[in-house]
Amino acid sequence: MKSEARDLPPLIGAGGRVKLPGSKSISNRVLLLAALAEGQAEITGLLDSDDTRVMLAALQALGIAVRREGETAHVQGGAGRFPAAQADLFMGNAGTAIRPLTAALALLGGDYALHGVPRMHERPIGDLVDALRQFGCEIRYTGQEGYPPLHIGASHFRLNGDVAVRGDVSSQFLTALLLALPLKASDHDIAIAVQGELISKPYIEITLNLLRRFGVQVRRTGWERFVIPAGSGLRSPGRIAVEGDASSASYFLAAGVLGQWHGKGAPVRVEGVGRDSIQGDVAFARVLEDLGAQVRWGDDFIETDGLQAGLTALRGGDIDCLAIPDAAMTLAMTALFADAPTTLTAIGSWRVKETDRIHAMATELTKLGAKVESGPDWLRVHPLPAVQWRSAAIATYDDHRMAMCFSLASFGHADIRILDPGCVAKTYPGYFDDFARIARPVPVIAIDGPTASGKGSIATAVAEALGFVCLDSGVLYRLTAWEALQQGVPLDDSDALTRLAADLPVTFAAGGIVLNGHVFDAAQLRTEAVGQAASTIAAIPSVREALFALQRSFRRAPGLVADGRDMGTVVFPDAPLKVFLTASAHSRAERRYKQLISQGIPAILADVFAELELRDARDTQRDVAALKPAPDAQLLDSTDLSLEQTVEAVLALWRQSV
Ligand SMILES: O=C(O)C1=C[C@@H](OP(=O)(O)O)[C@@H](O)[C@H](O)C1
Ligand SMILES: C=C(OP(=O)(O)O)C(=O)O
Repeated sequence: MKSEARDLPPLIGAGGRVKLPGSKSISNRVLLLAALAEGQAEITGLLDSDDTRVMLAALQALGIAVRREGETAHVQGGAGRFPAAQADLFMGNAGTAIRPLTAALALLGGDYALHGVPRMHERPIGDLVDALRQFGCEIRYTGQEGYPPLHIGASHFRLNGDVAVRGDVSSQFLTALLLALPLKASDHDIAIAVQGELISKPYIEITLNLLRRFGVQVRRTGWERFVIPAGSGLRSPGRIAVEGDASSASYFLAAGVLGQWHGKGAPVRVEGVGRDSIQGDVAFARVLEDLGAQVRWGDDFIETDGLQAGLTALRGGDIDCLAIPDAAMTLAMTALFADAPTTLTAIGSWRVKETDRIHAMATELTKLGAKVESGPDWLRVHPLPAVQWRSAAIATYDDHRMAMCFSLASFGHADIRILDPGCVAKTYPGYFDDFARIARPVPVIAIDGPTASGKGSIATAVAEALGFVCLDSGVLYRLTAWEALQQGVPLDDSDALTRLAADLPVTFAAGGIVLNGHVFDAAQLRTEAVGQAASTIAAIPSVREALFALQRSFRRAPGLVADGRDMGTVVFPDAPLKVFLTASAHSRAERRYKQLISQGIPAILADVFAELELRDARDTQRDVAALKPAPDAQLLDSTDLSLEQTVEAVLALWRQSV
């Protein structure tokens, strides 16, 4: 099921610390090794996400005793066998679960079915199956040849010289063999010959490193030949700690650089990986450094802090990504902010991951307005100038990294909606909460209040004092009404009115309102007819909905003051300051009366008062967007305050809130 879309506020900076969740690659390897080993293991810092859950559930289904308490798991190793000879195993979309488990189950033999989500059934596994068949393993494709689902039968293990495995589609095939073959190496060396150029080599280093901790010393000749020595057996090291996830770190490290774009950045530090990490994706931080980022390395942290002295943008250029296939996706995002095109090469494996990532990246970056070129195994992203950014709803293709990468687009100059953000659960269920903690959104001061409370003049004066953009949201309703009257759209045709509101060709320039490309005389909006029509259409939920995006598009650096009736409650619920401006009905009637008279419009105070009370009742009692203060709004009663005093009071609240 798809999760509800997430609108990201535009950002003026980033800063803070993130404790990274455990590494997916280490978590799943350690779980399997501990399950196959002799002895008990206590694993700390384990990742809790879809990918590790499918691994844990599979091990339990295979009869392994695993007890999990938060980030710690206790595993009672099966000493080279799985108690359950038969199982039906759901592997989700976890490459690090299905590939190594296939190897272990096939070498041990039994009656096992392995399957996953539909995309898993499109991700190749043929090279691994071909290698395992050389050992006499019985593996059958129960769907499409070369892909899961699989059925594993008896093992007729035999050794006949080096076993060959292809290394140029996924390194996980070699990892799978390396993790599982110690089960069969008690009497003889087992040698694996890699065919084709091995990709994603640092993941093999993770595998070899963890095997060492479980007592297996693999010998290798370059990246072509690996030997598991006779007498190898897996023994639990007892306690084993999982590092933070270096691929997950890449989004925050990029944020620590991009956050400086609007001058409001502070360092962003990720905790859980550092200079001694065993994960190849920490090289992402070195690539950022080469591109001009300021990076600091600690034993257990990495920190980025904008650009190196003298630079005004990241550099572009060609980047070979063979060693960092996952973090490379993050470079496609930082490339939007570079000073020259960035070409990512050696990323052919992107085509067979959670989605065709080259296609997905190119498609979604293009939605933002970027120029992107791509080939079978490369992607070129051109810098995106501020004025060319387009707001977009980003599709995520059930790919956690697409969702996490595009959160960085909120450093751009557009409104970003992430569709199905829940797909981050594959490796980082809490991602958007952590991202929100380091993100510094463009600030909004929301000023809501009843009619004639003076919110318009106060918002304008506050915006001027702070140098912020100002949005009078009421004008948008009146403009929609004015257009409807001009075009003769009936006021009860909510579909037509909604379309009109959604496509309202309006911009606000320094000189005032620009409608259909022409400066608009705001006096035309103050007529009785427009006022009545605006009140009618403002009660139509779909019209209000259609104007949301337009209202939100005013949120631009360095900040926004928005006045209206639902600014704090509906349109900008995350505004750091919400003011609900009131004044007694008498004083508001008096102000409105004086305003009318000064504009030469004849008026009677008693009538103005009566009309205002009626309007208050309508506004507070209506079903749609009833006027009410947000629970976290500051109430400001301006009955006894002058305009200047009220403005000063709002500014004082603002100073307290930042
Ligand atoms: O072994 C691993 O833990 C992984 C290897 C890489 O896959 P490929 O070898 O298929 O590139 C990487 O993309 C994946 O996220 C995790
Ligand atoms: C390719 C990835 O996952 P998997 O482990 O399923 O291959 C990834 O996490 O980017």
